[in-house]
Amino acid sequence: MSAESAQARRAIVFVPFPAQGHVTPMLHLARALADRGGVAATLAVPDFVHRRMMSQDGGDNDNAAGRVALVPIPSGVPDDGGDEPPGFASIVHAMEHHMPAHLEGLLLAMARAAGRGGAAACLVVDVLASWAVPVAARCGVPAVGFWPVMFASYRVVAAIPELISNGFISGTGTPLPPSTNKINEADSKGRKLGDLDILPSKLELSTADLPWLVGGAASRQSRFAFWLQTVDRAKSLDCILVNSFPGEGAGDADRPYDPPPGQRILHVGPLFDDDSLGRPPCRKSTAAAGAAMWQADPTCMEWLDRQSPGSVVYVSFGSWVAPIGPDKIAQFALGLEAAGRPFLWVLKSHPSWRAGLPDQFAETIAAAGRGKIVSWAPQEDVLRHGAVGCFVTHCGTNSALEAIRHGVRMICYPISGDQFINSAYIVNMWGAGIALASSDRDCVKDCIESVMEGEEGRRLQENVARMREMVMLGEGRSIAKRNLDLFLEGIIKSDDDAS
Ligand SMILES: O=c1ccn([C@@H]2O[C@H](COP(=O)(O)OP(=O)(O)O[C@H]3O[C@H](CO)[C@@H](O)[C@H](O)[C@H]3O)[C@@H](O)[C@H]2O)c(=O)[nH]1
Repeated sequence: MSAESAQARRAIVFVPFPAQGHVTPMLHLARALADRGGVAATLAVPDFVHRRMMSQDGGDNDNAAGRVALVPIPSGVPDDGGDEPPGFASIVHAMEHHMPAHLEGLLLAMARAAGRGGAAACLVVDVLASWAVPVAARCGVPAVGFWPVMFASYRVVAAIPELISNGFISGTGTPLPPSTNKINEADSKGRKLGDLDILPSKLELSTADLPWLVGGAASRQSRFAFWLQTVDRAKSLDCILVNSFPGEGAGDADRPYDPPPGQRILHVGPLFDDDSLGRPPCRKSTAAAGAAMWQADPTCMEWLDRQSPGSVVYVSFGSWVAPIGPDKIAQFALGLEAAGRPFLWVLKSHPSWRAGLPDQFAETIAAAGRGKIVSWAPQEDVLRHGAVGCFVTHCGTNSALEAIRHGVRMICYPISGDQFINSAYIVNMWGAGIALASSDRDCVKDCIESVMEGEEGRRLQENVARMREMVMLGEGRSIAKRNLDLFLEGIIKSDDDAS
């Protein structure tokens, strides 16, 4: 049997964490593998994600996932399909208590169909959806991890035991003050992670930037417990595919990572919906390529067409952060207006997001042709448009990588989770953006001015171009391609061994 026809029998099921920033890269991975080796790829998503994806694509399953079958897993999570996605707590509850039996049902049904070539050869599990790892074990299906964000974040959560034993955090994840009396400026923000040699000290990250420090004490503790469980389950994985590139641009400053014995870390990113991994481009624009959970405003592109090259400030805080509050929104609005440049601002239409906007702000700036506020934009199309001059971003991984892909310099305003780590890479390691120290009107205005004009702006533009070259065109691509091949070869071998 030829390698091609042998590969055609391999069914791989992909299980993402149910949030936009996770479903998108997992779908890109599924497509990359489906197109490469004739793999039969199935994306198993909770029912509420399935409904959202289908409703953005006219209900055509083939179109929705584009060469990847999309299967709904009952979740029991109520969802009105509106601006606000279901919250973290209800998602975690569904993942631990509701979805496992249904995924097990799917895998067993596939095994029963094995005679027709349907048994799953592998389950690719988002490491944050680690609930699926024991399901795979129960069904006798090999599980492989997928880490959708910067590997640096993985290193931080994998180092939780080290952070505890060195007195950086308590047993419940709370940052601890230094044991000496030498309180310096960095210590007042938290202890420096660089001191533990977890990440390069050039990043200037501290314990205040740890990814589970989201919301109040109860939320922080439950997120920390979630991470502990995640890290524990990840230990059993033989292989983790990482949606990032080796070294993450840290060069010599990057300390090599020692995985647990027997575990392989394969960098396969950044994954995009294009042909840069040797596959045909999706027939639709990326905005409609099937992963979106919200309808993109169709008027963004024609508005951009009317703007001068490089003049527009694009602002978006992604899909998975809480409203930043009326005071900050008010200041942002004033700062954007004061900067005197056209801006396109993605701001969910839910009142909790827009509270704080000055009266008639959206209408006034639109009428004057100075700006546009939409609740969801076709972001990749926006970033590749020549009118965009900079991106004010919350530093979600996908947004950061998309900005690099399209060569757009950034103004970094991290809000929660891994975004502080991403921001540190963008600003301190890659020099592809600057940090917005606060949302105050003058700070926003000054930052936009320094990025859009003068020496600083030119420096950022050059650095983004250098990163783009390295990540999108250089050695990073060939490593990603090679690692995808290695991964597929491993699946084929273990499937052959098992049969
Ligand atoms: O108007 C918009 C806004 C966003 N996007 C897309 O939505 C995705 C957003 O992803 P990301 O930038 O990663 O932000 P979040 O959705 O907020 O992502 C969550 O998940 C990411 C992956 O785990 C983390 O890095 C982030 O911190 C976390 O907030 C990107 O592909 C964008 O292109 C649109 O298409 N239109």
